[in-house]
Amino acid sequence: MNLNIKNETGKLKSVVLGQPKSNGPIPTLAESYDAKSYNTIENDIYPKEEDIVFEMSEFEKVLKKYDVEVFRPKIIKDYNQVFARDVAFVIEDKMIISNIIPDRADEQEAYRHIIDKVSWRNVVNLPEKAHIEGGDVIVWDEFLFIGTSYSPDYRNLKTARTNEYAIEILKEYFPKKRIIDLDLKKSDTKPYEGILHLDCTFNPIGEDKCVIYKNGFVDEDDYQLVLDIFGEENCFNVNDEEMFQMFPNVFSIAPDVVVSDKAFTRMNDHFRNEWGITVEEIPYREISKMGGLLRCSTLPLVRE
Ligand SMILES: NC(=[NH2+])NCCC[C@H](N)C(=O)O
Repeated sequence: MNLNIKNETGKLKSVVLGQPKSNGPIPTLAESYDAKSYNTIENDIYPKEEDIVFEMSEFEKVLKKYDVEVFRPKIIKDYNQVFARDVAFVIEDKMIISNIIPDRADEQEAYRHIIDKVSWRNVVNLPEKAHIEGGDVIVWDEFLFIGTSYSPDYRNLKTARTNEYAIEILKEYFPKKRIIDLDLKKSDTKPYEGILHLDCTFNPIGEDKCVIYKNGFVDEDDYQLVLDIFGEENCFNVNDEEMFQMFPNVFSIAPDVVVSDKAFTRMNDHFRNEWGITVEEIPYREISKMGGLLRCSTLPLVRE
């Protein structure tokens, strides 16, 4: 397979969609590794397997409708495999194998049959101390946006998944890209006070637009930089509650087609009426309770 990912919105040809089956028992608070799941467990509203199976099958239907080739990871018994995004990621023709949080490390083996389709020359393994997950990596033509945490508490935070060392290595692999590192607020237990991955606070849409949540960034300058790159009029700002609902984490199938949650009325209307985008609405409320949404559920392999 010839990988090709130059941006977030080019016409999608092939993708990996995560796997909702055999999701395992409800995690304990101590077992949770993101603030949204922590909150869901605490409030006794962790999703049921049948509901997340239904939501992902709705997502798959939309992908098939647009003739996208869909790969799935093999099922690991009692293991959460919904969020394909973080396990590996594609930049241009390279597949970078993430050094994911240890709690999720077993997920990678389930992708072996997919990774094996890529020539070994294009598969990049990183040194052990370079931490990175695909949710923190946003490819946007000459730009590579990377979410990270420069918090002195990095080592103790389960929600800090990408470090400076990994960013330095990506600079060497992609010397022509303008790498923009963005310091994200972190909290392992309070979903309104931290951002798990960059794609929970910022996501490009269409040819030149984006969705963004200002308070996700430690430095207002980082937010301002993104605004300068896209142009203020091209940025759809979401509020605290909308960030919590995961508005930024929608998924583009083409520059003019976005898959979104049907609950995101204010944003979906804006996409349609102001930006002329077709919005494929699906139910995804239950999956949102586990700390990710539509972008997180996918790992794009080829875009036109
Ligand atoms: N790209 C993303 N935002 N992925 C969301 C992953 C959520 C998952 N519960 C985790 O903590 O790893």
